[in-house]
Amino acid sequence: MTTEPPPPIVTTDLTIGGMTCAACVRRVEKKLARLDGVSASVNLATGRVRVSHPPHVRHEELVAMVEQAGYTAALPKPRQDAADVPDAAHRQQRERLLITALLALPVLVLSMVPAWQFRNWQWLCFVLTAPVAVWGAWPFHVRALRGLRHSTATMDTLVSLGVAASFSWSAYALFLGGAGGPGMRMPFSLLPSAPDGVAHIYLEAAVGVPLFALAGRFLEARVRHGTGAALRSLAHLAAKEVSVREDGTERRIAIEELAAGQVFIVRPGERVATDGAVVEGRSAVDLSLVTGESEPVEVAPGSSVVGGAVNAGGLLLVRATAVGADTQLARITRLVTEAQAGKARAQRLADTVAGVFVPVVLTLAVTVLGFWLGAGADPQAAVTASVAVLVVACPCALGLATPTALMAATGRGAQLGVLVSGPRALEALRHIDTVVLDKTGTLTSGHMSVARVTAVPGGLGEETVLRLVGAVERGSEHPLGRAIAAYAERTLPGKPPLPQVSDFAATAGRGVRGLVDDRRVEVLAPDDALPTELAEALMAAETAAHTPVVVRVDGVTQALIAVGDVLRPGSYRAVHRLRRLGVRPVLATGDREAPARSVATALGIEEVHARHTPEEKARLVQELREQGRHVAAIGDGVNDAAALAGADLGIAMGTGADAAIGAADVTLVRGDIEALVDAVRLARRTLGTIRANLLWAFGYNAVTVPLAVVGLLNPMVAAVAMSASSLLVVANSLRLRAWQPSPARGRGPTASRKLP
Ligand SMILES: Nc1ncnc2c1ncn2[C@@H]1O[C@H](COP(=O)(O)OP(=O)(O)OP(=O)(O)O)[C@@H](O)[C@H]1O
Repeated sequence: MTTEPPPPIVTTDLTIGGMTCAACVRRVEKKLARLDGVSASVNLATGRVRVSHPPHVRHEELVAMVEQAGYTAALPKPRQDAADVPDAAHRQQRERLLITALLALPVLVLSMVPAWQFRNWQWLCFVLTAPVAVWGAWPFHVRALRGLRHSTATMDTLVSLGVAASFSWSAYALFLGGAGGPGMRMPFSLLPSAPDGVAHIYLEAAVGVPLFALAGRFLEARVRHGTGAALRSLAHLAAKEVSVREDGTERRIAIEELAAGQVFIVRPGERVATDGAVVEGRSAVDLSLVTGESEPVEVAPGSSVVGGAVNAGGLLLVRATAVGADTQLARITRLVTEAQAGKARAQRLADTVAGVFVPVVLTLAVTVLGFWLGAGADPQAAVTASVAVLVVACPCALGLATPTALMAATGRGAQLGVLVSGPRALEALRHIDTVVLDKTGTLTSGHMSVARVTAVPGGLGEETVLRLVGAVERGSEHPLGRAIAAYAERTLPGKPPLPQVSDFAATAGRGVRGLVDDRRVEVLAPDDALPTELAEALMAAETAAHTPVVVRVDGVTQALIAVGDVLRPGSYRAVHRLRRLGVRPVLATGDREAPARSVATALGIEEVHARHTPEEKARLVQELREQGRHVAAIGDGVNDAAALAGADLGIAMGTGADAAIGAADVTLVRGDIEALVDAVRLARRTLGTIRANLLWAFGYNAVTVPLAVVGLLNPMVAAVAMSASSLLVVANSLRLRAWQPSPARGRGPTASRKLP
């Protein structure tokens, strides 16, 4: 029997127009899911939907489905980031809000202060209210009608109905109910009341509801806009044109034409056009806009530079190593965008609740009206109660609770050099109680240097060995390899270039080998069978906490190289601060016991696992998880990728290998592990904010809806309460944008120190 392989699934992002609340989210998702094999996840905050679908489902079908649900849909424009709010729409929104506020304020004041109610004041209020109820609330009416055509009710339906009901009732009261008489005063109170025998006017509700709903929307857009600004500023860092040097002549070309391998020129003060390696010139480059690194970095031939960095000093010639979507800048931008497209579990809950909520509220409003009329109550009281229910129950706050907090937090994280891949990672980050730390390149700087080379007497000799080793290690991206290659290039007398290597192979966690000048060269961790001289050198290296590697040529051990490293500034503080947050540090390294212990002692880490292969590191993570711990693994190298992928949360050093970054949920852009402490604290704060927001939003409805049902809530008060609740939620989330990491970061008793 043969089984068909499952069809491949592709993802498409669409920008959706017209969504306003959690009920819309549910509607769009449900509609798309009706297509065979399609699932969708909407992010209200970014106004986008990510659709997973079989390749045969065309974009047009997806768009048509969304349009049937009453919204607009389009493929995102190239380079338009997820958080982009079109400026024109933003301006229009602000104008509508301002004019509505100008018209509404006198109405609100006159309605609430009976002492200022002059002769015929109610007619002035009516004239001011009419444009607000129609034009001010227009976006809500349009969306409510659109929903109605597809027999759906959203938050807009509630706002639109609330405005329409309070305005028409007021019109009735003024023209037919006796409220229009000259000199008529209306007392204002929390409870609905009116002078005997006169119908009450609710113009304050008719202006208050749209005013506050517009204000909520406007603020929400501001949050999006603010987070989008961080992304836009990254995008602006990308150069548009670049000067290339070909056959000794210089030519300016569009950045899109630049190919990897071409040499381009970076003049002082210019931005580096794309990632590359310096081939000529010395200078300092300023990376602060790309990675937040504040100190300029010295570069010389051989150094790598990142696109977007500013050349602060001399003229540089750079060979492009990556262009377009492969550059670090593009990767960072993508990470932030992705982060905002995901959706947290908490958000799904809110969506589900809101999807049920709106129909329930509508039914309730109608039932309340029917019940009060049926019970023989004054129509005035019946309408009041029904309008109050409609207005007070708008679940705006519920829809805003999670996305606003997540957006503010991911944006803030990006500013602090912590790229979180999505809300799921943010949630995991909050929970971690154990962190498995890699040594080389994570706790230590990874800028290793050769401390001593000991050659076997009677062997090939130090110089020959170094030439062979240097040649092989040039192919390695491992900090050990880079240190040894650099050392060989620097120290060999006469300096003929290092020979070529063939059959190069690197085994993560073990070492490298290759064929140089027809000799088989291996560089790897020392085993126990060493010639006496090397055994002594090994002991010396262990005492000095250096990392030893042995060199074998054609199977014969020829030398031992001791390589030293320094702790990263900040490692000590990071480990201690993590511990204070209740996170247990565990050191797992491929290196030997002595250097591992030395680092652990210097940092106060008790649990050390040395000589761990990449598989053993991954297994350790697995075991810790099986013990019920929430494990984060942090590393920089290819040898860490498995552990990172297997942990509850993988954290990569932004300065590390691509394999590590690819396997990670969180990237520390600056390669500063103190940023992890900030990230954990920010995540905990964010989830706290979300929880407070949801609690508030649910609690508020739980209290106010029953009050409105029994007729104890003035629609005006209901409007204020509903909007205040949204504003509170947005304001609470916005506080995350001002969140500060601990002020002493990066300082303290931890200048970079030599080991041990
Ligand atoms: N390019 C290389 N050249 C020489 N030896 C290497 C190389 N790569 C790995 N090794 C040997 O394998 C050992 C384990 O390497 P691995 O990358 O797993 O750990 P590490 O980098 O020393 O420490 P950590 O796990 O903390 O990053 C190293 O200590 C070294 O002895």
